[in-house]
Amino acid sequence: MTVYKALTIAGSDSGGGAGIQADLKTFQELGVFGMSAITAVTAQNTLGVQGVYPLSAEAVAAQIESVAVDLGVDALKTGMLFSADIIRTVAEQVKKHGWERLVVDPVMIAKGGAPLLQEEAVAALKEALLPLAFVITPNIPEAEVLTGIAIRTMDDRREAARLLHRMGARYVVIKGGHDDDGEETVDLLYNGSEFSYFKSKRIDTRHTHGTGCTFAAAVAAELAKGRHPVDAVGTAKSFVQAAISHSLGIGQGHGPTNHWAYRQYGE
Ligand SMILES: Nc1ncnc2c1ncn2[C@@H]1O[C@H](COP(=O)(O)OP(=O)(O)O)[C@@H](O)[C@H]1O
Ligand SMILES: Cc1ncc(COP(=O)(O)OP(=O)(O)O)c(N)n1
Repeated sequence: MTVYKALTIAGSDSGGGAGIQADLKTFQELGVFGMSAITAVTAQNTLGVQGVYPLSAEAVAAQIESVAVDLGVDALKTGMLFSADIIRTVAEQVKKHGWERLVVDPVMIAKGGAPLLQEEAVAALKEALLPLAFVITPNIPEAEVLTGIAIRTMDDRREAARLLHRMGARYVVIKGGHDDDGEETVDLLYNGSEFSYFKSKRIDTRHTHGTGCTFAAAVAAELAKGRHPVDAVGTAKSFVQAAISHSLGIGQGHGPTNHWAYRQYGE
């Protein structure tokens, strides 16, 4: 039996809906062995983020190194990276180990508004990590920060995707969860020459905590199996749609999605 292995480099969400916890659940559900390097511990629940406790860049490098020298990595994803120091360390590790199937989810702010990336770290993200990304998965506000383009229309999104590709990402996905016009959510994918659109019915719910992490982790899991990025994004869209459709209704605020829904109910 071939065991496919994926590494997540991200923050811990004590509430279990986002971050490392969402990533490992998603890897497991998609039949991939999950490994982790934790960048920060957050005290977090469905009501918001109560505390952020970053680890040192050295501690992050040590975790990545331990995984790399023994288990091996078929694909990896980054989530909350918090500081420029951690970003540069992660970029060095990716280059050192020659990892190509890297999904960069440029996490900046939690849904409740808590910052998960220091403002001064955006430049490091653009310079050091973005050029290494096989797939980058910003939401609309993150794409605006990375490109400086105000995104109001699909044309704006296409322009931002072209720019992110020129900045070095091989495949650019600009997710549509924050575009709440219309009945559908549309995720746009650009491969440097053409655009694809992944559409699903917009679900009217407040239980969307961790959708971005879950989506990027599903892309990484599928890439770990050797799938083409376009197919990986298609599966990720279906996975997250099932997870939102069958959300669990737990917690008093923005609840988590249901990571076993795709396996249990299908798309
Ligand atoms: N209300 C919704 N109904 C259906 N899909 C959604 C909804 N909100 C987000 N999604 C999907 O969840 C994924 C994450 O989207 P988005 O909310 O843009 O990212 P983030 O969680 O990083 O802010 C995307 O695939 C998006 O299409
Ligand atoms: C530890 C941690 N990492 C990432 C996030 C953001 O996750 P995301 O999937 O973008 O979900 P929301 O915060 O938008 O619900 C997080 N909250 N915590």
